Amino acid sequence: MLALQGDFREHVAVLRSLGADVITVRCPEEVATISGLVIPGGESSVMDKLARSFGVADALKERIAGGLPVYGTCAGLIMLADRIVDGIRGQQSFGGLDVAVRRNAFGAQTESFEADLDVPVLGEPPMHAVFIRAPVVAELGAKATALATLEDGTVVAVEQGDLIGTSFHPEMTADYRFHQYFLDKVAARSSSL
Ligand SMILES: NC(=O)CC[C@H](N)C(=O)O
Repeated sequence: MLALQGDFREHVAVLRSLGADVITVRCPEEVATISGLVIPGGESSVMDKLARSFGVADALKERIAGGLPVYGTCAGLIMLADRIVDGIRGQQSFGGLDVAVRRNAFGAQTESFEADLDVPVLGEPPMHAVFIRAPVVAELGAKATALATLEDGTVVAVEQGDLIGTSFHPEMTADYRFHQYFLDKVAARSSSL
């Protein structure tokens, strides 16, 4: 669990409730020991600055490029995107997902909303999704696949191999199917190594 900033405590609780062995990651030595990573929601520009100053950004870029399974929610999706539209000056991401994301795509905090999403890989029922100053996938590159869209077609969940990103916050509802989907990827990859 990347624990530089944001709502990482909530994710840790969810992952532990699903039986995962979780550590918090703040330094390169910890990055070396993990078999999967969740990047929480928060503020991506701050997470980026902290990741670079704590020296974990390069270590994470290398692990992600090497196939580490990662699940990013909200600001975490921004950190996983290869391209950021409307980032603050000089804002960087770890990259990995062949997408461009637009930050704060729905406007200010007051424009936060909830929606029920069909997510075919998770089956029924639809996922109740909470969007808080959420980003969206503005461009889906050829290597990435959409997992869920809003009614107007806006992509809000995406997958590329063992990388998953969602614009919304499943750790804030009682529906942990995305976390389980991620843990299944971690288990499958660990057993294939
Ligand atoms: N809830 C969130 O993670 C919001 C993301 C935030 N707006 C950002 O740009 O990083």
